[in-house]
Amino acid sequence: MKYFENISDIVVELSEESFSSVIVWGYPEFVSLSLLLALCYASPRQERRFPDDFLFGAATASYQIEGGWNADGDTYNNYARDVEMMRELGLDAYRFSLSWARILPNGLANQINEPGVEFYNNYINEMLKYNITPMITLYHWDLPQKIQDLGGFLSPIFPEFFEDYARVVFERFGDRVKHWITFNEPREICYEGYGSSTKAPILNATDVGTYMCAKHLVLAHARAYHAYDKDYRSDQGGVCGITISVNWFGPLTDSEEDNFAAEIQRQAEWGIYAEPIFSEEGGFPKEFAERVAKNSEEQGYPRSRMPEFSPEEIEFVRGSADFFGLNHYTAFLISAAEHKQWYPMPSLYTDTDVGTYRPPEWASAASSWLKLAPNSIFNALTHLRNKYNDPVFYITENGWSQPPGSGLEDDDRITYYRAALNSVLDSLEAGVNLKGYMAWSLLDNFEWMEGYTERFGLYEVDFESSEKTRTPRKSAFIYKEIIRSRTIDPEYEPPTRTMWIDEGH
Ligand SMILES: C[C@H]1O[C@@H](Oc2ccc([N+](=O)[O-])cc2)[C@H](O)[C@@H](O)[C@H]1O
Repeated sequence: MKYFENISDIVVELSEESFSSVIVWGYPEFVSLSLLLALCYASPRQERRFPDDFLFGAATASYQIEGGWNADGDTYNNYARDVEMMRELGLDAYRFSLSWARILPNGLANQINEPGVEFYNNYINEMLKYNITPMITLYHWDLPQKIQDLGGFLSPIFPEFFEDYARVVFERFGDRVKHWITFNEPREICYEGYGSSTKAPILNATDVGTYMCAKHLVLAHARAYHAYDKDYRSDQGGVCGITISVNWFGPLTDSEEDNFAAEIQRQAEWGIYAEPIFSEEGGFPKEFAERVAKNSEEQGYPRSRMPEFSPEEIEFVRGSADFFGLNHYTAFLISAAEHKQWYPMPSLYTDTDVGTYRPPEWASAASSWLKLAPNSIFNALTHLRNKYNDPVFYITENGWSQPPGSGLEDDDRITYYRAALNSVLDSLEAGVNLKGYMAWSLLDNFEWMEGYTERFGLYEVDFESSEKTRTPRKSAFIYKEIIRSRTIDPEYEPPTRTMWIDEGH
């Protein structure tokens, strides 16, 4: 038995749990309230639902799934089966990337590879035939060799090359494709490619490489965005954004020092890409830029290792996105003094100079960096919403890895997806303008430096078989049911492991 002094307390209690009896003392509303309570008690607790127009999808990237690098080769030969899998799952949307070099073999827009264009046309048309919304990433880490030879992301001319490529793509596919993402994960392109040497082009320039790349990448994004806005949007009616990897970085303790350390880490990890585009002021994030400038001076550099944007560049980049795409996987707790690691000096992480920590109770995936952190999607999204004035968001990647040979009973992955999607529901209930969620990944694929040793697929791929056979894991059945019902039933068990295509898809 529970006693309440205020009616508002009862409303709060009602929204939080169903309960068997309430007694209100001294209120004339007692009779109507009793009726309301009887109704609530008679019906089961209101389920939390995803909106009907929320886009549920899955994501992949060209280099990780296509094969056929020298052909006119894998998904390249199997795209109809991949679309069939999207239909089996009942996906609303599918995020995939284009191979720049398959469309422009030497990277420049003077020579178009028509069979490559035709492949993507067929792929897009097959999705549209079944009402699956294509969401296309222009660049997901596969740079044409010639563009790299010309300096890659360190060249100030890079933004022009990227705009030329983007125009070809808008021209050829924009009549049917309405969701464009310029770049996948600037941090991984710039820090891992030009800082830590853990991704192509493995260029060791730890002191300045990341920051130079960041500036050129952001300018290239803005050029593509403005090209779309000015010359294609009125006819094609689509939207253009960017996908930034946003893990959550919260303070290890409530101290002012740890809170400031977490803010510096957020600015270094994703602020240097998000702030120029989404903030009101534009340019690189102030506190981190000041820190890099101070460190540079102390290290004897004649100017800051982080370049500046001119006032014209700031204006050009500011506001250049219709939505904020975020790839979200995990979280880290940040300390001003504890848990510090060694990094080459000078580099982005000697500039942040913070410690990172994850409690041992956070479950671990096959990927060393991936742990299940509580409610990290909610933390990241509500923070970004407040910081950047309520933009439209899409979660463009989120998923869990297992080692090869783990089989089809992927209960860890199911736990991860249910936790993530509950955090999505928390975010929606808090009013975050989140329009969709793309699971990473539709199928097992080539995981960059880790090759085939980490498996992220809702579908298992038998890489030994000549057909590269795809088989749905248990998580595929769970995801299918979430999409169908628009709810998360923590008890749901698929009655069979036979995949089927629902009528109308
Ligand atoms: C598994 C997918 O990972 C994406 O990239 C990263 C890289 C680093 C982190 N991190 O938290 O440190 C998260 C995701 C990538 O976009 C995709 O292609 C997959 O490889």
